[in-house]
Amino acid sequence: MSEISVADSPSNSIAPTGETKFWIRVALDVPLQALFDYRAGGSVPVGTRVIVPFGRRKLVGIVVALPNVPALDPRQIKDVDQVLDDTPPMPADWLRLASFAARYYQRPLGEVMLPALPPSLRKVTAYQGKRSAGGPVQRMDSRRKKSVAAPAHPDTQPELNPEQAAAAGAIGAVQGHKTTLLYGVTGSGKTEVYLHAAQAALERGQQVLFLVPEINLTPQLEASLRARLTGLAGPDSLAVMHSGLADGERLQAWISIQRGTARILLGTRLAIFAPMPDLGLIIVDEEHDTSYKQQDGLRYSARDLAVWRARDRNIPVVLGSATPSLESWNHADRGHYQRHTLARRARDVELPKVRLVDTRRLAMKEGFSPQLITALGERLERGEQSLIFINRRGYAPVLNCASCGWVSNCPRCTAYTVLHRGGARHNHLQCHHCGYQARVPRACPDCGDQDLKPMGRGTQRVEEHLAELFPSARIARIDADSTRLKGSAAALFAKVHAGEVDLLVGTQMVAKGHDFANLGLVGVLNADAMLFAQDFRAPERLFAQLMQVAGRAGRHVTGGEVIIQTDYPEQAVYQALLEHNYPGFADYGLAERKAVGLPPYAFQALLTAEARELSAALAFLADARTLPAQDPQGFHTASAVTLYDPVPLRVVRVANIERAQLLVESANRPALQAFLAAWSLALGSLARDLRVRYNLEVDPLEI
Ligand SMILES: Nc1ncnc2c1ncn2[C@@H]1O[C@H](COP(=O)(O)OP(=O)(O)OP(=O)(O)O)[C@@H](O)[C@H]1O
Ligand SMILES: [Zn+2]
Repeated sequence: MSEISVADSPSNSIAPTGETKFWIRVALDVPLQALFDYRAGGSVPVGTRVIVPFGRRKLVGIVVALPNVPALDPRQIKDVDQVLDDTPPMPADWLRLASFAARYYQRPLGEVMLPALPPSLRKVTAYQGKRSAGGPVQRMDSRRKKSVAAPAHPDTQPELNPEQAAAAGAIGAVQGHKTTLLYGVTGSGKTEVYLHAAQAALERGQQVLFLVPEINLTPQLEASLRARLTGLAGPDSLAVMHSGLADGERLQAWISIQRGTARILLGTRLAIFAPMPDLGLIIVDEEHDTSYKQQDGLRYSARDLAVWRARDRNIPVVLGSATPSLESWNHADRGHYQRHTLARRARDVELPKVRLVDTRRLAMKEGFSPQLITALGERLERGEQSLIFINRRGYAPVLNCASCGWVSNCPRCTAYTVLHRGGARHNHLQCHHCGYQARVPRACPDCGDQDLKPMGRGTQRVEEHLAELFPSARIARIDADSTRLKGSAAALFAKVHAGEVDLLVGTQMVAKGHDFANLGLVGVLNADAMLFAQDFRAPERLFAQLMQVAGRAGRHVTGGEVIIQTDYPEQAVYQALLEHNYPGFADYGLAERKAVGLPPYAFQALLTAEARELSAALAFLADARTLPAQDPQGFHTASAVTLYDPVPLRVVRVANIERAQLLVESANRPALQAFLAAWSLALGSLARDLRVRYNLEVDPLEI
C-alpha cells in the first residue's frame, strides 16, 4: 500500500463570491458512489458536519466540497437542516486520509467518513429531539468532572542497551517521513524503544498515535504509557480508543484528541481515523497482527493506513514486531523502510530452548506426550509457571457416534458444532461460525446409541486433564469464553502476574505481548492443524503465532523452554523455530512467493458473493468476470489483471447463506486499482439484478 503515492488534495474549492447562494457537497453514509449537494444559509467550511434531509430521513453528513455550481438544477436542491459546529471542522489531513481509504478500498466516501466518527457525532437524534440539550459534545462538557487522574506513579526506566539506543536514536533522527521496521526478538524491549520515541515526540510538542492489535490484552502497556508519559504531558494527556468503549467514553477520547488536550492516543485499528492536529509520530506494535485488518464494512488495514498517513503528514512511523509481515520485511529488504534489529533479549537472559516432540510413535495421554508431562511436573516443583497453548476453545471440536459415525453438524453451516462444558448453560453444542446452540443429545439422533464421544480437544478439555494430572496445581484458562465479561481478561492476567496461577491454558489471546516474569515453560498442542491449511499465508501465520507464544517463556530468568508436539517435525516452519530464525524463515517464504508470483510480489483483491443458493452466488461471480470484456475502454487495464475462476468458500454455508469468491490479481498495483474502480461501479447493479450480496476486499489476508 505504501507504494501508492497519489495524495488526494482536499477538495476545498473556493466559496462562491458575490452571491447569496452557498452550495455545499456532502458525503453521507449511504451505499451509493455519490456525493450530495445542498444549500446552506451561509458559508460552511469544508470538513463541517451537517444534518441534511435525505429522502424521508435526516442524516448527518460531512461537507467535502463547496461547488460553485451545484450538480443538479438549483430548484431541486434542498436546504441544510442544521450545521453542527460543536466540534471544529474535520481537518484537511483527515479528509485526505478518508478519501484515500475510500478510493483504495473501493467504498463510497460517506461510508468511510461517517463510520469513522464516534456514534454520537453521526446520529441525528443526538442533536435533535427533546433530550439533545445542545448536542453530545455540550452534554459531555457540562457533565464532565475534572478528572482526578491518579498521580503518575513513576515507573522505573531502565537504561537502554546499545541496540535499543541505536534504534531509538535513529527514529528520533528522522526528519520528515520515514518508515522504521523495528525487528526485535521476543523480549528484546521494543516497548522501551517506543516509549523513548514517544517521549521525544511529546517533548517536541507533538501528538503520538500508538496502535496495538487488541487493548484488553495489553493492560501493562497502558500502565507504562500512563506512568511514563503522562508525567511529561499532564494527567489527561493519554486517551484510549477501542471498540469496547461506551459511546460517551469514545466521544470523550475523540474530542480530547481533536482538541489537543490529549497528546497520546493508545488505540486499536479504529484509532487510525482519529483527528490529531499535532500528530508527529505513529507507532504500530505487533505490526504483523491480522487484527489490524477490519473484516467487514470498510475492509481497511490500519497498519497500511498508518504508513500512508505518516507519509501524507511527512512524519515518522514505526512498525514493530518479532515476526514482521512478509510485506514489511520485503519493504525493508528493498530499502523502502529502515530496519533496526534488536537481536537479543533486553534482560540478561537467553531465548528459550525449543524442543520438537515427534508424536508419531508416542503413547499420548489426552493429547499430552510423556515429555511434556514430565517437563510440566519439573516446573511445578520449581515453583515456575507453565503455559499450554492450544488454539481451539471449547471442550471438543465435535461430538461423534462411535457406532454409526454421526457427527454434530451445525444445521445452518457447513461446520461442526463444538462441545462446550459447564458454565451457566451446562453442556451444550455451539457453532463457532453462526452462534447456533443446542443441547447435547442423550443418544445418537441417527441410531440411538448412547455412546457419544467428544473427538479431539479444546482448551476446556485440556484444563480438565491438567487438573487430573496435577491435582494441587492452580490452573487458569484464558480464551474468548473465559473472558467474555468486561474486565475479566485483565483480572485473569493480573492473577497470572501476581503468581496465583501455576498452569495457564489459553488460545492466541495469551500469546500476544505479555511480559510474564515467572513463566518457564510453554507447551504447544495441536499446532499441526494449521500446517496444511489452503491459505498461502498459513505457514507465515503459524510461524508468527508459535514464535510469539514461545517468546512468553523465560523472559526474566534464563532457562525457558518450549515444547512443540508435532507429527511433522521436519517441516520448515518447525525447523526455523528451533533456531528462532525469523530472518531465515522470511527469506525462504519470500523466495517461494516470488517464484509463484504471490504477494508481496503481486497484489490481490477478493470478490465474495453471498446468496441463499450457491448457484446464485457463483452466477453473480461468473457475470462479474465477464464485465471487462463488455467494456474494453472502461477496463483499459484488464489485460494486466488476472481473474481466477469463481469458487465456493471452504466453509461454504454460514447461517444458511452460501458463499463463493473470485480472486483478482495483478503484478501492477495501479493497474489493479484502475480495474477495481471500474469494476466496483458495475458490480452494484449486477448484484441488485441477481439479488446477491457481495463485498470487494482489497489486499485480503485470507483467501
Ligand atoms: N534496557 C533494558 N534493561 C533492562 N530490562 C529491560 C530493558 N528494556 C526492556 N527491559 C525489560 O525486558 C522485558 C521485555 O521487554 P518488552 O516486553 O518490551 O519486550 P518486547 O520486545 O515487546 O517483546 P515481545 O515482542 O515478546 O512482546 C520487560 O520486562 C522489560 O521491562
Ligand atoms: Zn452455524
